[in-house]
Amino acid sequence: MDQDFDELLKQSDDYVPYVPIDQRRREQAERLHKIGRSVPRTDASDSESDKDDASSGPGSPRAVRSTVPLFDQALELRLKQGQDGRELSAVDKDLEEEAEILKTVARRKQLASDRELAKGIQYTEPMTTTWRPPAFIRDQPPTVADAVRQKYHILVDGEDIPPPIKHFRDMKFPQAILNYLRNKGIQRPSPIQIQGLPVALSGRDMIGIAFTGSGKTLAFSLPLIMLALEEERRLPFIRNEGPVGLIVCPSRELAKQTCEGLKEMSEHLRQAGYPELRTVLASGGVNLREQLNILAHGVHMVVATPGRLQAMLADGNFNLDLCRYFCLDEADRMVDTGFEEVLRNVVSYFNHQRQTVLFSATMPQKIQDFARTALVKPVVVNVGRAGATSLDIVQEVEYVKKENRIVYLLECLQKTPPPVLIFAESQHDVDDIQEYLLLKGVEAVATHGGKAQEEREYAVNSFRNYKKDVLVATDVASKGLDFTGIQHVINFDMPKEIEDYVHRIGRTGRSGKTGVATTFINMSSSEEVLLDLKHVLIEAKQRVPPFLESIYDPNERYRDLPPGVPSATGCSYCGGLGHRIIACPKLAQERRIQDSGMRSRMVDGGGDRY
Ligand SMILES: Nc1ncnc2c1ncn2[C@@H]1O[C@H](COP(=O)(O)OP(=O)(O)OP(=O)(O)O)[C@@H](O)[C@H]1O
Repeated sequence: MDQDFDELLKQSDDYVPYVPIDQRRREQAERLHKIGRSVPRTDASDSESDKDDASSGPGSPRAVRSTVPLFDQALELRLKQGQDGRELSAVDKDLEEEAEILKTVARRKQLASDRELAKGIQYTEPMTTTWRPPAFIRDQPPTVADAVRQKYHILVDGEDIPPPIKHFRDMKFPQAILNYLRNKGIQRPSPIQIQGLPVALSGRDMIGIAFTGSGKTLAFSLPLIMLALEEERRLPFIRNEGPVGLIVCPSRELAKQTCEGLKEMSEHLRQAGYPELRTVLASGGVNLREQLNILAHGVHMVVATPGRLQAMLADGNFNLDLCRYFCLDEADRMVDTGFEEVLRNVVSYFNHQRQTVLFSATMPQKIQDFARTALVKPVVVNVGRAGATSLDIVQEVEYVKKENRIVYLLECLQKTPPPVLIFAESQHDVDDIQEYLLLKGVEAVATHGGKAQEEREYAVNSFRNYKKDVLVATDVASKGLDFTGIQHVINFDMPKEIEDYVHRIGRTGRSGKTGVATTFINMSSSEEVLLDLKHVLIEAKQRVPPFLESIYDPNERYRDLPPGVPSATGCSYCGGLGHRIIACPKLAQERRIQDSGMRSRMVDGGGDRY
């Protein structure tokens, strides 16, 4: 399948004249101008330049600059000299320009409660819990903690970071929880759990970043179970009280999976004589009456998707008066799909401080900026680069012409035994692929946001229980869903953003097992995302096919920057390795979504619903 990129380009029926990347960048930069235009000015230098601009005549360059603050600043940066009088190098200027763009975008989005902002409430000290690391660990010199982190490739950032703990029993979980873990075949904590659990159990706000399939769910579920247990034992929850903790997930399927994990743990505790802990699933497609019934008895934990959560809070089905633990799983995905506004609204239902934890495999700087106002002295726990793929996945990328893909799928399915997961961008393609596979006698099911809830559940459950060999899905199934033993993930198309690629292929190669991922690319994939892909493959020491190798990388000059420079590794906005923020497809896409008003439609339940 490997051929030279130029040759393939000429052969392709979808051939369109080549537009040089510099020209495309310029066009993209123009689109980004528009984003800058809608950003309110806040700082003094902005108002100064307003004054200057007012004195310029219409049509002069200064008049143009007055309506385009972002690039006005960027232009000035380009022209100005360094503060010490030295001429800034081209790379220095670009970095300053990028920092300005990022700052401007970050100002637009912050996870902050309007009520708290309005009242000027700012929490300065982290929450505390009664949990403490065992004395023998507390007494160890910091060099021991550093050595553990080094051994497990754990990077941390923040103040007074709790020490990593290498065994579940030293984390003081009840025996019933240790038994639950053992029954699941979980013997020792994974790196994100070694450091993430002590941080979250201590009550600290946290940002947890680790590979797909590395056990993040337990890292935020176990601390919630412990908190709920403690609160229930202190004072039992009665009618309409609770929850004490809230987990928000980007999809119904993921919310259900997380909720079931919490329920299983609660059941183990109950059977061992601990009090009952109740969990409600507040997501679309769930029987509301049943959930209201549980809520009426008092509830300890709620797992929710953003839309349904907002509606239930607005309807007063429950409140967050007692809620002390707020977790955003796959936080960046929720922001990407337009739920910032909903999340901001949810935060405004808290009327006191809470512990906030964010987890994902991809956590670009923009999400950390989004959450910063809501976090108090957060600890960042990072296992591997955010956005890097799991090293347990063999990644294969093949050039397949658009019209040949569906037939080639059959051949590709022979690579491994089932279960196999196939991803496609559009609901229409998902339906076509399923139909074709069924015709060919393959036991395939399909799920996407356009299907009825029962169909979605049937597809996911029958695939999970090995009754069906192949699941065909849109990205709705790519985030966080944990299917055991997936052998092969096939990307029928390359997603528009590299983060989606990371999440999609991350359905295989989970919890230490290996897997294969095959991705079809063709001329309809953008050059930016192909460059991102190329660098992801290089980073994971995978084979780079010649047609990817041959794509010119205009960002080569940044690669020699010292490791400490944040943008040395690519786009400071989305984390992609193959482009800079100025050419970020995600930023451009967000602009398009804003323009088309798609966000409101998604929140209302349209599109690939969550
Ligand atoms: N310490 C552990 N040892 C072995 N297996 C584990 C451990 N922790 C979790 N697992 C198992 O690993 C699988 C993947 O875990 P999980 O779904 O939490 O991954 P994740 O990091 O959240 O992935 P994603 O980024 O895709 O959401 C699950 O089946 C889980 O039961």
